[in-house]
Amino acid sequence: MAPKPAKAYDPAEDGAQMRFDGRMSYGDYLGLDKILSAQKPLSTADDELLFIIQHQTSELWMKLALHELATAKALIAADDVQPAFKLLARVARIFEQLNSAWDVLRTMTPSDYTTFRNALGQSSGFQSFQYRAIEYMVGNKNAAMMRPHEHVDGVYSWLEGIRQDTGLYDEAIRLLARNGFAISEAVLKRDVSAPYQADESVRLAWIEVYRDPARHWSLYELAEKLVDFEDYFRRWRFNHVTTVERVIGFKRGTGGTSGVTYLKRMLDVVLFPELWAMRADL
Ligand code: HEM
Ligand SMILES: N[C@@H](CC(=O)c1ccccc1NC=O)C(=O)O
Repeated sequence: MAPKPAKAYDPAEDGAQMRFDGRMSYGDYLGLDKILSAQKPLSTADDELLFIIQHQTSELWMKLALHELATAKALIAADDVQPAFKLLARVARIFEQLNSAWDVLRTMTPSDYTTFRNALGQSSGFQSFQYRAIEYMVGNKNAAMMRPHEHVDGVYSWLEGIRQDTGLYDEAIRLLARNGFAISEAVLKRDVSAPYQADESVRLAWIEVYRDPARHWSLYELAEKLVDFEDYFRRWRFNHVTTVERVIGFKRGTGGTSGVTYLKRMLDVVLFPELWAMRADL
């Protein structure tokens, strides 16, 4: 005689909630109806869904990075550095996550991409306002990058507010000054909406910190968190330009820039110049 089929496991017998009429469910809490209906491919190309989801997930992680960076900056300004370290470590890990995500996109070949690239029109990552907000918040200030956002009122004023505010590095330098380091007035009173210029007094302060970590442990830890962040951010830029070269070569970008040539130029950006320069003096 054939054995009786085993009874399928029913999680309800373990007390699992199976009915959600009138109560908040997983999908309600996470707004999945909105998130999962926001993928609208413009072509029939198989790879367009990958392209859309790759960008949408990146934007979600960038949203979290901005949230944590803003809090970290405020904590440093309030001399509450320990909780800021935790957040800066998290932001570096977010970038590590974004860096790994390139491996998924890299499975898209030039042949795949050309099947839907035309559908993208003139849209481009160059117009990512969250990406620009991260750049501004960590100190890469460039007013010219505001222009693609002029046509969106709410976004423009939000981004302009971040551009006009102190960057993460400005706050670190002010912290050095509050801890008794002789930081030049020119740096402390600088126009924070302008690109940061490396300064000798800041370099000397970091040298002092690194020569005696035990005495300046919090500042030393902050410096290493900043370098760690910039390290991961550089890797993101490098992964991006390499993927772009692999997929479109030296074609002009849909956003109108020279493409790979423009992106390679961005690899030269240094966010925390003295923190890199002073390593040669230790
Ligand atoms: C096959 C995939 C991709 C290609 C071919 C590509 C291509 C490009 C190109 C050519 C530019 C220069 C601006 C332009 O003229 O369009 C650019 C900029 C940009 N892309 Fe991508 N991209 C890709 C994937 C991504 C992904 C996954 C993201 C993640 C959000 C992203 C975010 C950005 C950002 C933020 C910029 C502005 C960079 C800056 O101004 O420094 N891109 N991309
Ligand atoms: N700039 C890309 C297009 C592109 O990658 C893109 C287009 C729309 C939305 C996001 C994009 N990703 C990053 O730039 C290109 O020139 O092919």
